[in-house]
Amino acid sequence: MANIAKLFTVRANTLLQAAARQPQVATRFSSTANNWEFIKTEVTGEKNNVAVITLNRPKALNALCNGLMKELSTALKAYGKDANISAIVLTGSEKAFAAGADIKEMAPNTYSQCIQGNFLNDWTEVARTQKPIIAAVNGYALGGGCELAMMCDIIYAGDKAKFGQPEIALGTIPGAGGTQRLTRVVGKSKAMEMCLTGNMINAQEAEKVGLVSKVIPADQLLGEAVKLGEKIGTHSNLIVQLCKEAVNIAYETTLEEGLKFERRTNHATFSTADRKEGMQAFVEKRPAKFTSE
Ligand SMILES: CCCCCCC/C=C/C(=O)SCCNC(=O)CCNC(=O)[C@H](O)C(C)(C)COP(=O)(O)OP(=O)(O)OC[C@H]1O[C@@H](n2cnc3c(N)ncnc32)[C@H](O)[C@@H]1OP(=O)(O)O
Repeated sequence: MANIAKLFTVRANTLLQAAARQPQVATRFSSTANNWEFIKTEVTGEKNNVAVITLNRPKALNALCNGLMKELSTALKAYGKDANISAIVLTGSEKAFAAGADIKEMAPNTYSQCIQGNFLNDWTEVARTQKPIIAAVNGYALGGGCELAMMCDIIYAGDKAKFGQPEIALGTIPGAGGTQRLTRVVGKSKAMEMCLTGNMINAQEAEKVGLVSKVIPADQLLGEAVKLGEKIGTHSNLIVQLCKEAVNIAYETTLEEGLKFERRTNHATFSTADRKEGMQAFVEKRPAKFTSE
């Protein structure tokens, strides 16, 4: 166990050093500056520190095709490196966050193509992003759409949102977390019910079972998600990144190891200027000025 604690300390310190090395100015993406085909991007918020990525394939209810997933990964990587961005909001249209993987595109796939091409392996950039990602879900979040939302850190739902894993009706099973992340979040019985029947649950039920953290009138959803991003952005980007990693570890390890990781990461924050500044600002009764150092 001592070795695990040591490993965690090294990982936390490496993370701190890597974050400190991030460039202060990186490419900024806006909806007009880029020639996206399947998404839109913009930077918003009072401090211009919240990125909004909108899935934009309305005719197919934002079905996730290869082209869309490539653009999404590119935008996420760019915002991930942009030191001015504190949080990312991922959203869709009023009718659909995403109605799943593109059935028409994947229908011809064969078993050997899936195995040899490692189908879906490149589709998980959302889960690898170190910055907080908020899913703002209106309308359908089905199959890969529900899985995409679950890869985000926080899900806000519009009051007409619907979540489901309907793959079973297509003769397949979820492939990007529908049997795993969903089960960890809502428990075995509800996950089994959703995956084995393909039935959808509405926003209110999704909140009740802990899949979403808040239900908001559809027309206010994006604004509230951006506000949440702005609130997160008032804190140190560096410490937010560490905190996100610590929460995520809870899904991947035992309680004992998770608690050790948390303790060591907490200790690591004491080597940062932002921890010093945060506590000093409290003592001096003034707002903290974080520098992510
Ligand atoms: C982030 C990682 C993701 C990894 C993915 C891992 C594996 C995932 C597998 C899947 O997701 S399988 C797909 C699961 N989803 C579904 O089964 C839902 C399919 N869609 C529907 O059931 C319905 O469209 C709806 C959502 C209930 C809406 O019904 P409505 O009658 O309102 O609209 P439609 O006329 O059906 O649709 C409009 C238009 O959109 C096309 N479309 C909808 N969903 C998809 C889809 N998943 N793939 C491709 N195209 C889709 C639909 O075909 C219509 O277009 P046209 O045919 O009229 O051109």
